[in-house]
Amino acid sequence: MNIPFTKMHGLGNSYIFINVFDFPLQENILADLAIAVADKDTGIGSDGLILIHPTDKADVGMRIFNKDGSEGKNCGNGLRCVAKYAYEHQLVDEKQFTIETKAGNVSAEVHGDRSQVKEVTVDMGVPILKRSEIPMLGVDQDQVVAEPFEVQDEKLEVTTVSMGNPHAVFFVDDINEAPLTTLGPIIEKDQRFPESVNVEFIEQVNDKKIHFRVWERGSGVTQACGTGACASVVAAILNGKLEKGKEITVHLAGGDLYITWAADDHVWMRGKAETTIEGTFFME
Ligand SMILES: N[C@@H](CCC[C@H](N)C(=O)O)C(=O)O
Repeated sequence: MNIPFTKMHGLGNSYIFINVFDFPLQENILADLAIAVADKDTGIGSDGLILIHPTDKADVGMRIFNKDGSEGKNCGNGLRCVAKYAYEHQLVDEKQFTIETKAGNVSAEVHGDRSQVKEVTVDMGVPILKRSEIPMLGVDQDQVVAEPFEVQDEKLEVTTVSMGNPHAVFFVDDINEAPLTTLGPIIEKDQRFPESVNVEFIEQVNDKKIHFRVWERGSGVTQACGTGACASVVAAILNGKLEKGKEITVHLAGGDLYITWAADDHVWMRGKAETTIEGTFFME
């Protein structure tokens, strides 16, 4: 099978995008296809696979598969890329439109013109804070904020936020010392998170900026995570470290994202989306 693809990234968080409007794919090959395209040696190399598909629930639909073939419900960097692709390829008429995800619909606005969208703003919706809806095991609570969390004899504090997908956020004094590759994979699979979890470490720089590193569920270390950046700003506000209603710069390994948790509880994300390769992937 010869599959046309576009490789795009948001701040180095890269995905192989397939336009399912033009090239329908069978459900039973999707997990294997994600693993195959993501492999840097035998495939293309990416953090996963994203399908841009027709839907009657929004202007365009997005499905995201991690590097290990598991399906995520949401992807912030993916949403900005889907918005760029949809507008540049005239899948939508207006600069503002809706995108369906497995976690619900979001609305996006592209900045630029048909020849090149450079930045995208997405209304990422209202974060989910209730413990059972993260989901996290234990006695249910409206919020899990700075809860003692012991792992591998390390005594940490966790704040959990779902942006349609689960995030466990930990504050560190120095981002360069964050236990990303040591504790990241262990926390991801910790039994307290029945659906596994994306793991974020953040260092507060000042009242307008945080440094951020992520170990993503199903993909490991990535350069950036849009939903993770949103979850981290919400977590920092819940911990009284940042103020609601102010735009926060989240400095990720791959660049900056601009996140606001607005007074109406919606989280707004603004940042770049870039196209790097178009080609054909050959799959037996
Ligand atoms: N990189 C993404 C999130 C991708 C899905 C995540 N790994 C999950 O399984 O929930 C982003 O930019 O948000």
